[in-house]
Amino acid sequence: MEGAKIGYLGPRGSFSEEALLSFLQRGNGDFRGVSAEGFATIAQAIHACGEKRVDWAFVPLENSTEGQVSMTLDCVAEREELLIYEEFVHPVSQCLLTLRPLGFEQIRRVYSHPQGFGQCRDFLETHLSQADQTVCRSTAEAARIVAESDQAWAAIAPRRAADLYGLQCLEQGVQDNKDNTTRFILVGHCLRELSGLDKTSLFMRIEDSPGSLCRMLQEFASRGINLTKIESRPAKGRLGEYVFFVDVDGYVFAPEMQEALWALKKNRVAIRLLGSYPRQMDIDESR
Ligand SMILES: O=C(O)C(=O)C[C@]1(C(=O)O)C=C[C@@H](O)C=C1
Repeated sequence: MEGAKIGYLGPRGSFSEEALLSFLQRGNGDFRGVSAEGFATIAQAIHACGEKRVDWAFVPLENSTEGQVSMTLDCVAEREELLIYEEFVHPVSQCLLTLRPLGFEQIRRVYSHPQGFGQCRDFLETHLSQADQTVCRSTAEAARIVAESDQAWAAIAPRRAADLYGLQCLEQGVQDNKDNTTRFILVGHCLRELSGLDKTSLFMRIEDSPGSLCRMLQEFASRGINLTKIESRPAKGRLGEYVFFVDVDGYVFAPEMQEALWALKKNRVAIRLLGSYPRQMDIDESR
């Protein structure tokens, strides 16, 4: 992978960068010698990968408190040439950062990414209900804005952003759920080979008819294939039409998986493979 480039949501100091550095350090020998490029939005990072301006995109997919990152789901589904190659679960500790020491009651405005606000909802309601909230494209952008002003403003962002932008950390771990974690995915242009402990991610569009979702799930259940996630998103057509993001245990070319996928296709379910890759939980347990 020498010379390969990975796109992520920047600028430097974002959770995406923190998670990417940790992913690269964890002995993913495959990725030795790669460089990273920060993009202003998740969509830009994914489209840059689709257009081969970077080789990979490392993007957040879901958070244990706030749920799905819809920009990632939508863009990955849209770019048919991209496949998920790996997943990475990263702990997320949100911090309240300011330029100079302030009491909570002095803070007039808080900047963060929508995920940052969502993950700290109770903390903000309890301690900073007087402050306005301004949404930014990343928590690191929020930290940068606060660092460039002498107003009584704060950012909800990673500790690393305080060090990079010269901010004080008024309080660490301000997220409502102490076990707050975000699942990131690395997307690229190739299908991962079988590891033996795999999961498969699928994007599906089913008919709007009684029992169609139930029949779709039954094709997996009847073959002993474990469903680990199902997420719906609007189909972006008429109100009430949905598409589904489904994760199941097993590799895409396993015989029972192929049988299930053929049965679904016969039943007019439109399916796109989003990737087949090692399950991180199993990798962690086997270390
Ligand atoms: O804003 C950032 O720092 C990001 O990297 C984005 C993001 C996300 O979209 O989920 C990543 C991890 C955390 O859950 C909070 C924000």
